[in-house]
Amino acid sequence: MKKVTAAILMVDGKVLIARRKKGDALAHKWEFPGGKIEPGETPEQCLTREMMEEFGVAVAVKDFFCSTVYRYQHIEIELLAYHTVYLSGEFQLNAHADMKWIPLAALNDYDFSAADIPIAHKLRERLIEKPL
Ligand SMILES: Nc1nc2c([nH]c(=O)n2[C@H]2C[C@H](O)[C@@H](COP(=O)(O)OP(=O)(O)OP(=O)(O)O)O2)c(=O)[nH]1
Ligand SMILES: [Mg+2]
Repeated sequence: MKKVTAAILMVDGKVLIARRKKGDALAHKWEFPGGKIEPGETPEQCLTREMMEEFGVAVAVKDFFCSTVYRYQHIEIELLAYHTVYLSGEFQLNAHADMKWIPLAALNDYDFSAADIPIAHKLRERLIEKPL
């Protein structure tokens, strides 16, 4: 099983989501950005590397949020989601077709990769517990 990291990055009450490119595995699906953990890497190191590679931004990785396991046709993954904090850099789209900052209430409106759906639900629940 491949371990994959995903960033929950919030700025001004909105969360970052990114759309996978045409031709990629899970093309056109929305996701919390990140990627596969490489040998010898911690999840935190992986996530800071991926955010720099994919968007050209520096983030600090904070608390673990939750994980999901999902078996696709092409790969079985454990997706590890972490809260992250934006530090610096201008966002550029190096690896995705699109990116968006969305309110938590809008998480239901996007077609996420299957492994992300429980994570998106859990994030949205926070809204019910703590309305903005
Ligand atoms: N980054 C990321 N990948 C996800 C999410 N949900 C999900 O099912 N995946 C799947 C898609 C891929 O099959 C797998 C690995 O993600 P990835 O394609 O971003 O990996 P990577 O950045 O290391 O890219 P590559 O070197 O494999 O091209 O995890 C998610 O929220 N974020
Ligand atoms: Mg990636």
